[in-house]
Amino acid sequence: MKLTGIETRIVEMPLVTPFRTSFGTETVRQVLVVRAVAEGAEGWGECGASESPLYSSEYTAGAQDVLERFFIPALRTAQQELGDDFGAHRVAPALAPFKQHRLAKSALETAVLDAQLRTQGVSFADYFGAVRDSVPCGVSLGITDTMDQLLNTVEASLAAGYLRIKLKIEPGWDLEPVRAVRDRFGDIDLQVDANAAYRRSDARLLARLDAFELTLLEQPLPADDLLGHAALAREIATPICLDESATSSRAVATAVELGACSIINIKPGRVGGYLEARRIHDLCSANDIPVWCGGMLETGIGRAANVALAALPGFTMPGDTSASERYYQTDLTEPFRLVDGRIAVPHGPGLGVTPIPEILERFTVSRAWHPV
Ligand SMILES: O=C(O)CCC(=O)N[C@@H](C(=O)O)c1ccccc1
Repeated sequence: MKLTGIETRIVEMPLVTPFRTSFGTETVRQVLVVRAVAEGAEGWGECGASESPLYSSEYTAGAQDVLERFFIPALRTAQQELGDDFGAHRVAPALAPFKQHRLAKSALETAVLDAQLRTQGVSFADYFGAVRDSVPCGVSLGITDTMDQLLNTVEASLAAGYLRIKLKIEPGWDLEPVRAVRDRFGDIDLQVDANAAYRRSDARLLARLDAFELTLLEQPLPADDLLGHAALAREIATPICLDESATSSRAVATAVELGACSIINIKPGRVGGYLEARRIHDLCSANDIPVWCGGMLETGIGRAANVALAALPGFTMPGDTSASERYYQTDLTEPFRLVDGRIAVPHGPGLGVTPIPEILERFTVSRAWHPV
């Protein structure tokens, strides 16, 4: 493939409701959108970073800067050196000298991969080896001001057909909301996500969650406390799932070998892209570790890629691939809709969806073009 240029664009999309987690509250999603222009097609990617570095060290303006200052020039050099051998599989090696910035790397690799697959007429689903035409969907529910608000949101989510409920928890908002949801809705598929808000000293408190037979407890401790997660896994019955800790296939292998988790949330952006996400899927499948696809409030661009990934055989649990309307009144692409608790896997070339130009323009706050 021959890349001719990369466009970086910041869009700001209002969320239908504020999304509150243990690390902050978002009301507007500021998204870095990357467009890779190649001879014969253009591809799209989006960066999962938020406006502030609260989930990870990355943030939107920083991702745009590192792309423009380092990653796009490195891509230009790689294409000059590789010529016709250049392709999406060359992006990660070209960016490897630059440390971290995985969310930014993922956005660029995804855009190049999308352009490549569109020129080849191959869908993400076929490229990655999808085995399903639709995927089961869960929903992630933020922390609410009152218990009634939470219960109403759970009720609406179940009525909408979601097959799994994920509750955000934090110290002071954990046992009570879980107990209230269990009391009201019985044995639904229920899990919690702490976003690293607890410490090893909270083990006795977290063990009290066992009474509610949750599907999993996601990232209770800080991302770098693998030994703490391993100790906690020996003390509680609820399966531990990692998110922030699972930054690469190597990190996942270490966590699994240490007994720090028994389930992995695969977020392609967090691990540097869909190619690494596929490697983690394969690693977990080989070790009988169930995986599900996490979300980062993606627009239809990232949502399309996530739904395709979630159709791989090892994705045996409903993920955060919710319908577009969960977060956006108007999505950048044709909206993803929940039908009987599932979302159809796009089957067109590349992502199978494309941003709608007038909607993209409506939400765009800045853009820049970089010849390659
Ligand atoms: O459904 C979704 O896309 C959101 C799922 C979700 O809760 N994502 C959280 C998380 O902590 O996993 C998140 C959102 C935005 C950015 C980072 C993380």
